[in-house]
Amino acid sequence: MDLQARIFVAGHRGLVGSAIKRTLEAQGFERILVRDRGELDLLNQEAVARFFAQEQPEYVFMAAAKVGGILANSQYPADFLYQNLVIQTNVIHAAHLFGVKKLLFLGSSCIYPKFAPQPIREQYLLSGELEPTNEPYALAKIAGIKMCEAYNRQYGSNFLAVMPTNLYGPNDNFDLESSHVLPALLRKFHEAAIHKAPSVEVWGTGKPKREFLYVDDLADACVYLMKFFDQRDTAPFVNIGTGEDVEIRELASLIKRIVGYQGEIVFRSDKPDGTPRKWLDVSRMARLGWNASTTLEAGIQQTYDWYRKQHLIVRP
Ligand SMILES: NC(=O)C1=CN([C@@H]2O[C@H](COP(=O)(O)OP(=O)(O)OC[C@H]3O[C@@H](n4cnc5c(N)ncnc54)[C@H](OP(=O)(O)O)[C@@H]3O)[C@@H](O)[C@H]2O)C=CC1
Ligand SMILES: C[C@H]1O[C@H](OP(=O)(O)OP(=O)(O)OC[C@H]2O[C@@H](n3cnc4c(=O)[nH]c(N)nc43)[C@H](O)[C@@H]2O)[C@@H](O)[C@@H](O)C1=O
Repeated sequence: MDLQARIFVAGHRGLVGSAIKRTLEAQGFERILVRDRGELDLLNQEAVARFFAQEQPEYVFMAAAKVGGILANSQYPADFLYQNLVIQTNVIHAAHLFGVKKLLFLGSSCIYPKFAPQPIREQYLLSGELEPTNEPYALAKIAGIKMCEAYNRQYGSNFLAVMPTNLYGPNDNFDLESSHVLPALLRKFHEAAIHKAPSVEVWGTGKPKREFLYVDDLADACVYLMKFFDQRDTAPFVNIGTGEDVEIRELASLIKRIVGYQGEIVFRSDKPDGTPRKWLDVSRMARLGWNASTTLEAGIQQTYDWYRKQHLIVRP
């Protein structure tokens, strides 16, 4: 991938797409193609094909998707299934039709069975039942992985797929209804500190474990794979994570300390826990020469600094 390559970052305003764009810019790539949803609705097959015909991207980072936390996934199963299937189908098929040299598809660790052995190896895909709260999203992602594999096999395409663990960082979604746990807790503790609220609610029992990867590390991994590997090296896809997970109650305590909140934590056990654990085996990625570098504490601190700057908020 030379510095003049035409690179389409789909979803460049989101958490992952914005980090990939930042990383490419920092590395000197000059021809990064972006379109926001108003300019190019990726649900529209014709518009996607027209865009590829006009712009002729050589590389595609597929970071556009319908994404949300445990509540949004449970409330809008049809949207998660339909939008993800259509968006990824349109982009992957257009990449094939218009001769894209390499495409990187973003999957997710939720593709693995709810009770997969831990740590989760890539080969555990389709070895058991999925977690019901995000089954529609996971099915769409599995279809995306299989689509990449099928195009590679039938047409000799060079489509990579990565399975990141739970992500966080600048440009995350901080909406309390639709966000993931980490941005939700940052906001909840921050607002509780400002308003001197006596307690903060954390959903579920606090016992599930999650692995959190800072999004700039993920972007670094994606660009690294795009530059140096092809689907034969990573086949059929690769996990990306830190190799360490924490209980939600530990995460809550850490965020409470970083924000400087003094009140209590209340666990709402009437809310869903979701998958008990999804700790990724990241040895395949390590063998490819890449490891995460940002600690959870440093990543949360950087995300919190970004959040306060965005909202022009001084420390509570
Ligand atoms: N966040 C996480 O913890 C994880 C994410 N991933 C994967 O990473 C990828 C990116 O996720 P993330 O960055 O968190 O998600 P975000 O919601 O932050 O970003 C998604 C992006 O996709 C765009 N988009 C959605 N629908 C359309 C559409 N119809 N047309 C054009 N653009 C569209 C959004 O545009 P707009 O700004 O207009 O809404 C947004 O820019 C996804 O594939 C996700 O599954 C994988 C594991 C964990
Ligand atoms: C990335 C991944 O993300 C999702 O799966 P998830 O990991 O279950 O997502 P989550 O971040 O929303 O929750 C993690 C844990 O945290 C608990 N929790 C506590 N308090 C809050 C809270 O305030 N908000 C949220 N959202 N969760 C909370 C919550 O109850 C759960 O036990 C899927 O979208 C899936 O499709 C996917 O790909």
